[in-house]
Amino acid sequence: MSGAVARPASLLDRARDLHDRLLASARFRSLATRFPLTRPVARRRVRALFDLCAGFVYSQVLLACVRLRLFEILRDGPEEEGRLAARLALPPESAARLFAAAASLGLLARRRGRRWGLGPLGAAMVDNPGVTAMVEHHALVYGDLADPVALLRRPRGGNSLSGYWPYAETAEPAALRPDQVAAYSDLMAASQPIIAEEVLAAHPLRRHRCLLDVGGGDGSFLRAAGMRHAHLRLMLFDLPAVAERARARFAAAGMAGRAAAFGGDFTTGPLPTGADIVSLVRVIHDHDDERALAILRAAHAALPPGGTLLLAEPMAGTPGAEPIGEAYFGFYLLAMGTGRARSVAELEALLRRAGFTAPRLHPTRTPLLIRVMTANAVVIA
Ligand SMILES: C[S@@+](CC[C@H](N)C(=O)[O-])C[C@H]1O[C@@H](n2cnc3c(N)ncnc32)[C@H](O)[C@@H]1O
Repeated sequence: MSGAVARPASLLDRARDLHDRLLASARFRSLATRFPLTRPVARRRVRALFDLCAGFVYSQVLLACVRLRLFEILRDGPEEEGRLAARLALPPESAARLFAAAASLGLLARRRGRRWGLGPLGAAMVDNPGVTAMVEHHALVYGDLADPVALLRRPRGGNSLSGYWPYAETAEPAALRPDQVAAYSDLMAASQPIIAEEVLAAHPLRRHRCLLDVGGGDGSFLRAAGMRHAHLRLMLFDLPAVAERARARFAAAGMAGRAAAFGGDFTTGPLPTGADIVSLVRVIHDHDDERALAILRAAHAALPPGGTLLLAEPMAGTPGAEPIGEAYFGFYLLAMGTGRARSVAELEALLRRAGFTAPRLHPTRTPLLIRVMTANAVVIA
């Protein structure tokens, strides 16, 4: 039994209860669709519910388009239906079914003369390796979510996703081999350009001199930061096998002279010092509170007094994007075995517990993808 004391329902709560009871009545729903004034609302609700039921089908239409490289084929212009079906090696009826389905979802658009071109969402998939890689990755995610009740009931971990992100479950992440970190590092690198653009626009680094990116993957974020700010020194910390990949990428980009990569475990060992700003991009949401706090404390210890912490990740309760934090990341990270998307208030509380002050949210262009907070290191007495 929880220790919470039940409070009497407010007027608003009682109005909501009545509203829920009405909606839960099949008779009321039927009346609402018949009555002209309530019909538009009733229709919108039916549509929203249908979309929830059909979400998996819609994403499989997208997966078919990605696997058939349909968006790349159409990037140079519309194509006649029969020729397109032949290029995809699909029977004409199946191809027509796919094209119509994709058009209904905004992925393709019907053109004159039985031709098909890109729809607005299909056009957004062109030259977008990050989303394309995520679409493929979701085959794994949906496997783990096939029985959601079993997922909720069993102890955390032991799923395909925890194997894909092996640091989530292992007691010795620093011992992970190069082949165990390759797939997730590539997936992260594919989506990093858009993330880096958002983060660097939200908190420009021109007044900083040295950036340490903790959990920095193959260094894609640092390379983007370094290209924008020629004066900036760059340091990366990640698991040894991942840091090795970053080192090779820095060398290939001609940045070896100004970028150093360090390998280790950020939950146990100290981080390199010397930076006046430490970034954690898409890192904290991977970890439960205790480990998240250990990482933030390590970042604090690595910074000089007054140094800046930059935390960037998708957050729970983002206005207009609630299902992304709560439903998508909620269930994704459940299957992965650790972590959760946190609200701004929860992150603020963690930052303060780790010794940071003045936590602040910076507006980003696409908050549903990434939000950015900064805080300052203070001396702990
Ligand atoms: C979700 S990825 C984010 C990578 C990168 N920051 C980005 O946004 O593309 C999390 C990163 O944290 C690293 N990581 C996880 N556990 C770690 C640990 N215990 N010590 C050091 N790095 C770790 C992973 O290797 C991975 O590169």
